[in-house]
Amino acid sequence: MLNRIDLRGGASDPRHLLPRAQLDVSVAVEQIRPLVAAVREHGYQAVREASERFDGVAPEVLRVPAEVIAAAEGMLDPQVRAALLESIARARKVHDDQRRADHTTQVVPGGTVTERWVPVDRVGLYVPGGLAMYPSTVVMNVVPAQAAGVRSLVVASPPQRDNDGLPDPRVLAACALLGVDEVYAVGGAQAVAMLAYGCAVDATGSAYCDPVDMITGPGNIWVTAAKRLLRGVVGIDAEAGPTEIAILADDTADPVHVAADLISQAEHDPLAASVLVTPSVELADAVDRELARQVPATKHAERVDTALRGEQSGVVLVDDLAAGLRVVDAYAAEHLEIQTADARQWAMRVRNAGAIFVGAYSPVSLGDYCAGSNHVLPTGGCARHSSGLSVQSFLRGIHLVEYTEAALREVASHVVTLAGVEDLPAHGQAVTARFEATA
Ligand SMILES: NC(=O)c1ccc[n+]([C@@H]2O[C@H](COP(=O)([O-])OP(=O)(O)OC[C@H]3O[C@@H](n4cnc5c(N)ncnc54)[C@H](O)[C@@H]3O)[C@@H](O)[C@H]2O)c1
Ligand SMILES: N[C@H](CO)Cc1c[nH]c[nH+]1
Ligand SMILES: [Zn+2]
Repeated sequence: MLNRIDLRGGASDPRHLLPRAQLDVSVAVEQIRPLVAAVREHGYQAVREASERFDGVAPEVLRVPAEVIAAAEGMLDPQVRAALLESIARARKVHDDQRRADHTTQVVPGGTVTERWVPVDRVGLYVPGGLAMYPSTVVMNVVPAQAAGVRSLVVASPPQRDNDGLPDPRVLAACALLGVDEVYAVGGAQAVAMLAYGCAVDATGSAYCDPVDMITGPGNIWVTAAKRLLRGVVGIDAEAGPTEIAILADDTADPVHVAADLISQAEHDPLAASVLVTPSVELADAVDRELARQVPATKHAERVDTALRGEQSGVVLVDDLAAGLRVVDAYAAEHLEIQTADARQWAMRVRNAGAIFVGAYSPVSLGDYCAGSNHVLPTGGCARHSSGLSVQSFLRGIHLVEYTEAALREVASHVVTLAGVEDLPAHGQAVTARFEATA
């Protein structure tokens, strides 16, 4: 069922053999440019028009009232509540532990540089809500921001036709459990634009959503395009688009598990990518048989089938695991599972992946909900240069430079020399002026 790419014999460059889905974000950027400009110019009115057009529903009041958020929590199924609380507790444990401390380096006696980690002031967190609903993504956005100490947090999530134009009730309940009270029923590019530029008035004419300093969170191509377009107006995290899973496996892997894991991520989106990299033809055949058995039985069979048959998904046959490692490194998957003998040893050799899931009992869906790790991860090869969402994403390192008179005097001539080299003598003068005798 999966496309097969045979790299055995080591002939081809792995980078050209695993295309991503035909998602041209730069084309989408041009498509949403007028919408983003309209939101900037007309605010509320433009947001509503876009919601009506793309979501089929446009609530009059974009900000979800506090009592609606509280009621959503009140109506939460107890089992879902317990699962969300467990997810929050584990994520907090990991993220709180990862908060960086300020650090001072004494460069010379009397001269220090301190790196102060300062949280971003106001952050907009996008929670998707098109094909699936993501209360777990509320957790994954909010927990690191709170661990970083962000003072003002706002969540935006698409209005749902079947919930009177409000975001999904489980999304609202997750906000309540995390203490987030500023939530907007806005999705897509219009949400990103509204968060970036702010939105002056709503139907009642009252002051409304203040602009944020940074926007994080995953989304479809329109969300990604808007984030790319507005980078600079606001900070953004890595582009987190259609979900990807790559599995590096040998013949010790269980084909039932491998197939289930490939399906689990294909379920997100017809554009999701599911890739198996293996030196074992027997495993590849067995996984194909398993997919033929499991896919028709899965709830979102049509979506999964489209994703698995897409050119972005497939089995890559390699000579050995070392060659497989080169393939997965070139691919830089959002999620990489290692299902081999000595899985940890192979995992430690991986250079490029958003997150790595080691061994038979660490499936990606554990990380999606309850491992404690973050599930907002770089897609489309961005794992070559970017990390997933973390406490660090919400912190800025500000250098504090503190030199005494003696320490400055000691290095003054070097500053003057370098200023001269760059033909910027006033830079040198700003130092020497401090040591020249005044008349
Ligand atoms: N990488 C991660 O961490 C991560 C986590 C969760 C989900 N995801 C991915 O996020 C994506 C979520 O996508 P989704 O569609 O379900 O939800 P979404 O919220 O990202 O997109 C829905 C919005 O898209 C807008 N839209 C729809 N059609 C449009 C069009 N033609 N033009 C302009 N705007 C349009 C609508 O306004 C709607 O509100 C999936 O690809 C999923 O795999 C990634
Ligand atoms: N696998 C998705 C992208 O990392 C995250 C997610 C949320 N819910 C289920 N899965
Ligand atoms: Zn998932």
